[in-house]
Amino acid sequence: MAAALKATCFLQLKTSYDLPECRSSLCSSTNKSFKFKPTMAALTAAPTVGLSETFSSLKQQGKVALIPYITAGDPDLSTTAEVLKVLDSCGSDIIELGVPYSDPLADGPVIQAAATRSLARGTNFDKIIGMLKEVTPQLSCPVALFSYYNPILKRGVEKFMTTLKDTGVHGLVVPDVPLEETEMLRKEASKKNIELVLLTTPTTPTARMKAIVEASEGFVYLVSAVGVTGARASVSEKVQSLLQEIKEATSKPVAVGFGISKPEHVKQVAGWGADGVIVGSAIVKILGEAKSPEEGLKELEKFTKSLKSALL
Ligand SMILES: O=P(O)(O)OC[C@@H](O)[C@@H](O)c1c[nH]c2ccccc12
Repeated sequence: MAAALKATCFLQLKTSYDLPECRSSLCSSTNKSFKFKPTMAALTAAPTVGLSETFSSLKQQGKVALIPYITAGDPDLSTTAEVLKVLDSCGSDIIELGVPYSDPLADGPVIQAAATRSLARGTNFDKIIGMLKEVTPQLSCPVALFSYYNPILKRGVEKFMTTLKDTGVHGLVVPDVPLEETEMLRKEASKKNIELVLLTTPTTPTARMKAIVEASEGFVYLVSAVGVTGARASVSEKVQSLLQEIKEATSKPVAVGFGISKPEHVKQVAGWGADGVIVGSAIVKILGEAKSPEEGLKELEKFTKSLKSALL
């Protein structure tokens, strides 16, 4: 098992100069973890594929996507850069990277606090993009940026999408965009090959759910519980029937999020037929409570491996 896990956790950087595959395990099967500093050549990893392609390749392997969420800039942007690499090398299939926002209505206390800390440190969209330009070429999994709607409108939708494209971001999740405005957003996003992921909830009327899954790209985000984000003691059994209902309405992959915070939750939701499992608050909490960035990275490595092994 450890060997399988180690294999899963290898960060394989394909170079473009016929160098032998550069393998590093930031997520070693031992407890020690070390910072791998690839050579510049090794940094030119093969370009990552998008969200849909990621899901179809996982489906062919009979695998379920592990999708962590983190808040950019918490505790700081250089640690976020390391966190992205650790999550990637520990087997994450897509990473949701949240842009901290002053009014995160859909977020529970853990992610709200992370956004507050990050903003207090001076994190802003341009700094996040600067960090991502360095890091995305080193990742083997795609990044989906997570932003509330207002900052996108303020920057200008077309400019925002162009920036994402130039930064190597593949997906976008905007939890508070009204369905009526997604058409324009999706049009601008698809011009730049950015997949716009839409969310459906346990209280979304069937007709509206069908419109959402029809419009969603990359995958459909099924919010597992009413209310805001945050770890829950258990995942509602209702998710099983919700998944069935959505899968009758679309062949698109469906990933479940909200409240999932333990390997047993991950196993349960995957067993119900989810194509992906999203874990946010539990990860953000680990990073927020760590006494140092190094400690946070070590705890994150252990936790991510435990989630990944629940999917193997
Ligand atoms: O934190 P949780 O309960 O694990 O849920 C995932 C969630 O954090 C992430 O997908 C997310 C962060 N902010 C959001 C706002 C709305 C919907 C989803 C989100």
